[in-house]
Amino acid sequence: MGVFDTVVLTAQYAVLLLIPYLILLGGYRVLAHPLRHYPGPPLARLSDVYGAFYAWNRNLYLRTYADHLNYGPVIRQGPNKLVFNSVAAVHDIYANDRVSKSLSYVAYTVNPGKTNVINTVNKPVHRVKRKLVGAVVTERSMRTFEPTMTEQIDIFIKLLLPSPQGSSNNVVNMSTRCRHLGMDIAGYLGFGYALKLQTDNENRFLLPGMNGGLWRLNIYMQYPSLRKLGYEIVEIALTFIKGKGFLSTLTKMIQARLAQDKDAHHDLYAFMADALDAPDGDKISLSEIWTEGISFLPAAGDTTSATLSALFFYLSRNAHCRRRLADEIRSTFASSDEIRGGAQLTSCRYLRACIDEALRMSPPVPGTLWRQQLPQDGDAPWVVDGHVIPPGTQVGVSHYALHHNEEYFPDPFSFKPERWLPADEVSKEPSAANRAAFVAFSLGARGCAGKAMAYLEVGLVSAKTLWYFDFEPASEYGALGRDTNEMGEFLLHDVFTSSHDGPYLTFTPRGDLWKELAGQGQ
Ligand code: HEM
Repeated sequence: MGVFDTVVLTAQYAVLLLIPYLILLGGYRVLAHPLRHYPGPPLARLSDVYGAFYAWNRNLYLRTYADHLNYGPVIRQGPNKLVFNSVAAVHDIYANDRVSKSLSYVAYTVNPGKTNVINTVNKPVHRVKRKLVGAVVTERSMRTFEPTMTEQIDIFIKLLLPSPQGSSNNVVNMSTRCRHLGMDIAGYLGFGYALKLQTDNENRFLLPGMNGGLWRLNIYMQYPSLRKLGYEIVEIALTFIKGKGFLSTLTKMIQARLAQDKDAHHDLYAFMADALDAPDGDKISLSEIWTEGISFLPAAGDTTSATLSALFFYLSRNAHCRRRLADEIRSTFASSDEIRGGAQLTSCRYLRACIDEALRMSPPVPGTLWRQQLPQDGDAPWVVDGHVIPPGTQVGVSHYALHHNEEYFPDPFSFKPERWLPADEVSKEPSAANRAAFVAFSLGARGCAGKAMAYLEVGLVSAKTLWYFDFEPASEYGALGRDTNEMGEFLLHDVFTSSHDGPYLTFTPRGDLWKELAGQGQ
């Protein structure tokens, strides 16, 4: 028998064995599995292909919202996956020391041998990484970094000035502008590196590259077995050879930084460099700094730009909110120079309410963050909102679905910043029920490390924009443009974080204030 015949025969036997195996496995998952009584889409009960398919389509979060409407507050969204839609579940899952990130995060790594602060499952290893990365985004560190951030924001504002020629060139795609700004700031904070996406074409290729990588990793996260196909190795090798990928740019950034003194910049590298020579236990390697950079740039750049784009979208569609916010900014500050981090900015309560409402409707991390009880978490039963979770089950709450749960947020598809303001003058805080159901930054030991930075950046950009400009939707894109989902919200494409397009806006300078901008260099 020739080689070809042997291969064909082996394949035939493999298929013959595979078919009964799949039938048995499917039968077990539907009829005998511990989660068999939970409702959910039929395909999801059989296979993680369900989650992978919608992750491929970048709309898994919208599917999860629809699944809750169809099947109720607790759904089986994979053979071993449950999604909850309640505040009680948020508490039991994310504010719980006896739970870990699920093993699906292992698939959320460029190189499974090297993990970073976001995808590390092991708790002691995570604590070391969180201490290092967390140090660069504390409020104190932000005060030192703020002048660099402000320089980039001033460039952003100046670029909004309409060109003297008029014409449709003056229609601004805010997603593009906000992503350039977000990544420029992240480049400086990560590695003191001037990516210059706002003003220069040279490095802009890295945005689609980064987005494609996040999309692929998100699919693997829903269906880790897909990763075993090893397709990404070929792609990573090709981008390195072409020298134009996100990863090769990251390498260039780190090499440039290594050539400088450790304290040349106030950046992530400066905080991590000491750990290169630290005693065992706290010591890290250079490749770990590289691995940290892979997640740091999108974590810091992509999320803030999604928030800003969504905020501009909702303000452009809600003229009364835009006017009220403009009044607040223009009456709080006496000049643009006064717009900086601190008590005055924090006193802008309507600004904070608008930001939180944009984050509620369009959370930049819109999907379900999977958690799991691992052997090292102990063997006491894990109870989530009254349900005892069988070992091996991945559990989570979908940010988007919870933020649109009418029990917590009545009229969830309407932009209502007022829901974040105190109900009366005596109470200074918005309703506790709203706060408890607000999970845009997640919570607990694995909650967002960069929350203070996010509010500072988004607050400064929106306040400065409204200081200098009035804006409205560009008429040719209509009130419901290509940036809108079927519920009339800003459309996010879920890649774990999110990609987006629009809103398309036109800007009118306020009085003569723009002359200050025209005088500034870039
Ligand atoms: C509005 C903007 C932002 C949102 C909505 C957001 C949201 C989140 C969420 C939901 C997580 C949890 C991810 C998970 O459990 O897998 C997270 C983690 C994280 N975020 Fe943010 N983020 C934002 C901005 C930032 C910024 C500006 C930074 C700055 C570097 C940052 C750094 C991180 C880090 C380091 C983690 C990992 C925390 C850990 O596991 O210890 N984020 N973020």
